[in-house]
Amino acid sequence: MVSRTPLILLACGSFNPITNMHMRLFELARDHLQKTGRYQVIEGIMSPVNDDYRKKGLVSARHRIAMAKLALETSDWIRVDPWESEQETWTETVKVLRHHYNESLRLLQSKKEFMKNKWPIERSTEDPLSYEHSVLPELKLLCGADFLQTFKTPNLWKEEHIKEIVEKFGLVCISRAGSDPAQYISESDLLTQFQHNIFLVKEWIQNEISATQIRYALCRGLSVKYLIPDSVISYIARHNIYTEESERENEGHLLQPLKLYNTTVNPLND
Ligand SMILES: Nc1ncnc2c1ncn2[C@@H]1O[C@H](COP(=O)(O)OP(=O)(O)OP(=O)(O)O)[C@@H](O)[C@H]1O
Ligand SMILES: NC(=O)c1ccc[n+]([C@@H]2O[C@H](COP(=O)(O)O)[C@@H](O)[C@H]2O)c1
Ligand SMILES: [Zn+2]
Repeated sequence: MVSRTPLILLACGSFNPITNMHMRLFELARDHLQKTGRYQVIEGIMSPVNDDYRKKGLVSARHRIAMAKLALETSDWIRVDPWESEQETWTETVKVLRHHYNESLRLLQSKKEFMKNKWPIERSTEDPLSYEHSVLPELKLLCGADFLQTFKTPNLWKEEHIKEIVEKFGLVCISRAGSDPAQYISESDLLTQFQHNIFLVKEWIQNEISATQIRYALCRGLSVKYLIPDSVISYIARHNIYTEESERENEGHLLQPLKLYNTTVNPLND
């Protein structure tokens, strides 16, 4: 039997606030990848963006992380990771991928050490307890089709970063109304070159929840029940998070990548 490659899915975004659809992205992606017979999805990681990203209406990462943690309490395979939000400044997505990939290798190594110490006798490669010859995990970026579309926005992404994402890691892209990822890929030489590493997943039930629409509804006092988890609704009410004032956060500011890449001297290396 051919062994499946362990796969970790990483979703980067604002999650302002987390919605049921953000969690559905992971479920849809896992079903799709497992069905290929090539992968064993072992973990899902949600990485809320740093406050320094400067998106309009972005509330503090402290709240966005707390809400995501509450929402994911019922998942046994998806977790929130605060690393990106705890950095001094906004981190380019490829660097977030590199960080989590290195972390997964470190974890695998320490598991190997642990097994070696516990069972020092030589184990055969067939042995499920043998970590010695275990397959290296892969890490793929999970996103919605609108995210893929942002690759063509001038000064938002570095070409070499897009290349590293699709060549080294891979993308899992969930359909979203208003975006046509297949056409978008066919229009890009780079994405076409690496399309074997881009998995397009069709959502089988239309679920057009948008975090922006959730925030607008909350500001207008409308119900968002059954669109985001009850625990998140209670958290938002308790901390009075989304208000007309919070919507004005970062108003008039340029998104951090646009600001950084727009200068003639690029302050970010790699
Ligand atoms: N309804 C949806 N269908 C497919 N992908 C989605 C959907 N909602 C969010 N995503 C994806 O989730 C990731 C995080 O998105 P984000 O935090 O921007 O949420 P959002 O609902 O798009 O919020 P906003 O409306 O503020 O842009 C992105 O990759 C985005 O494409
Ligand atoms: N150059 C880059 O690495 C780059 C550019 C724009 C957005 N992003 C990321 O994409 C995500 C976009 O999130 P939103 O869809 O909520 O704006 C964020 O995680 C952000 O950090 C990365
Ligand atoms: Zn979005």
